[in-house]
Amino acid sequence: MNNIVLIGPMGSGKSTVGAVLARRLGRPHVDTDQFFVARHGPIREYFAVHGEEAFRAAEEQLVAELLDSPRPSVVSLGGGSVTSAATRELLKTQFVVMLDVTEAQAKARIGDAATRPVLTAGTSAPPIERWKNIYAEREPLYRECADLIVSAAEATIEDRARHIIEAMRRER
Ligand SMILES: Nc1ncnc2c1ncn2[C@@H]1O[C@H](COP(=O)(O)OP(=O)(O)OP(=O)(O)O)[C@@H](O)[C@H]1O
Ligand SMILES: O=C(O)C1=C[C@@H](O)[C@@H](O)[C@H](O)C1
Ligand SMILES: [Mg+2]
Repeated sequence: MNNIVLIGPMGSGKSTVGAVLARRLGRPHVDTDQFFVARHGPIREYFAVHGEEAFRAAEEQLVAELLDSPRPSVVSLGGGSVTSAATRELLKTQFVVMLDVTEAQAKARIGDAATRPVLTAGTSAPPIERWKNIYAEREPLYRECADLIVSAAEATIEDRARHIIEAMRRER
């Protein structure tokens, strides 16, 4: 059995829904951003010192290692992981779930975006402005990779986890 991999924009709930889903399924939860921080230190500092390109290369390497897990897990990917062609190729062998989110939901959830340097570096504009542009760029990639898309209307974290479990059971 493959991993369940959660993708989607910043603030869509990959980390929170992933934790609930893993608990319900009795699977390990792997959050690639957390592993990144454990290995390389805070993402904001990594961006400041090494730049985004180096971050993407390190992220791609880490994601490949984590998807190759010995136990089927729930894996929450960083929001930008799908920009890697190598990662998109690996996702073809996984059960991939896109969590969608409206602009208003994202705005409420990202707050001041303190840990999300892609939203704040080099701009004084509100983080949601960058979020909108990034989402527009990446939406086709999220959709292309997804086996299941959970719409923004599945409002609560529990609803979203339940929806994913039901869809997975139908697929089997
Ligand atoms: N369905 C939901 N309803 C209400 N709040 C939510 C929901 N999903 C997530 N949240 C809240 O939104 C915030 C962002 O969620 P989360 O960190 O899980 O997003 P993410 O997709 O992992 O983002 P990132 O790509 O930046 O890691 C958290 O504070 C979380 O509790
Ligand atoms: O969408 C992005 O580009 C990012 C999302 C986060 O999950 C982190 O992986 C990092 O802050 C970059
Ligand atoms: Mg997250």
